[in-house]
Amino acid sequence: MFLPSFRLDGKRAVVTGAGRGIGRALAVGLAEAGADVALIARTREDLEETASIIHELGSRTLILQADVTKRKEVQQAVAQVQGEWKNIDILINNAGMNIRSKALEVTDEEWQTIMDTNLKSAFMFAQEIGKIMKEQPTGGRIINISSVAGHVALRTGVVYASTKAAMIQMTKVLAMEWGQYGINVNSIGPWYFKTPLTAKLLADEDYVRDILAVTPLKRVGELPELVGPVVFLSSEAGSYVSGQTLFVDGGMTIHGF
Ligand SMILES: NC(=O)C1=CN([C@@H]2O[C@H](COP(=O)(O)OP(=O)(O)OC[C@H]3O[C@@H](n4cnc5c(N)ncnc54)[C@H](OP(=O)(O)O)[C@@H]3O)[C@@H](O)[C@H]2O)C=CC1
Ligand SMILES: C[C@H](O)[C@@H]1OC(=O)[C@H](O)[C@@H]1O
Repeated sequence: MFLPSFRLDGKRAVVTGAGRGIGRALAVGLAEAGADVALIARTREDLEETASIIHELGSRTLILQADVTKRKEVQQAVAQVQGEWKNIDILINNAGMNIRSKALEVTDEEWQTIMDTNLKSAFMFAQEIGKIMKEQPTGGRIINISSVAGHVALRTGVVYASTKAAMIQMTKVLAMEWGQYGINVNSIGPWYFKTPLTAKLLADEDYVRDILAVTPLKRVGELPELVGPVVFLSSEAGSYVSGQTLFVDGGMTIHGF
């Protein structure tokens, strides 16, 4: 038998930024694969909507309204999940945001907000949940949602790109340090997917024409096309992959000329 399982039955996952967009898609997709999912964001109504979709699939959820930039709230959320579920098998560091200022206009506040939301939050969750996974005989899986912006230059902001590049490097170092505990750490690097974060940009025909000009598959991604790679990296099928970044980008990052 050579085909490993892609199922996640009996697994407990934590997804940050699960209230909408990519985080909601990933949370629902993990549940479709059999996982129970703890949902984290600041907007309770969004989380409740994600939870109701997951309940229809027969999976359980925990709703944790938290600001991922605050260590205390990260600790409280993780403690609540551990208290309810004991094991945490999968962490998806998805929460993120962008302020698309040109480099000369970036303010200290913008820098801090983007850095804290995209990078520091992922590290804090990795630390708090890595401590738990380290003690589990089954270790765990950590998946950081980076971006093509962490690998190639984009016009969507230097600070955002810096956070996404840092996530890719953080992935490698955590994979190196925590492999001995059976913890796989990987990243996903999406190109454009239609979400509240990108909806305005993707409504601009000229902008979409520019995107497709550098995208070999000549289209933006559909959210299920991100769920597949994440379920793969979370499941038995991905058990020997660690420290890697999988660009889910329609081929964009190979672009040369
Ligand atoms: N969409 C795209 O094309 C791409 C997206 N990405 C990355 O994917 C991830 C998700 O993006 P996307 O779904 O488009 O974004 P959205 O803005 O649609 O969703 C972001 C999610 O993160 C949550 N979030 C933001 N700030 C905080 C905070 N301080 N504390 C807790 N939760 C927070 C939001 O909930 P709330 O506001 O209620 O807290 C929301 O649930 C991001 O890391 C982004 O960089 C990468 C490449 C492309
Ligand atoms: C592809 C990028 O991650 C994405 O594109 C945007 O406009 C967002 O602000 C992100 O930078």
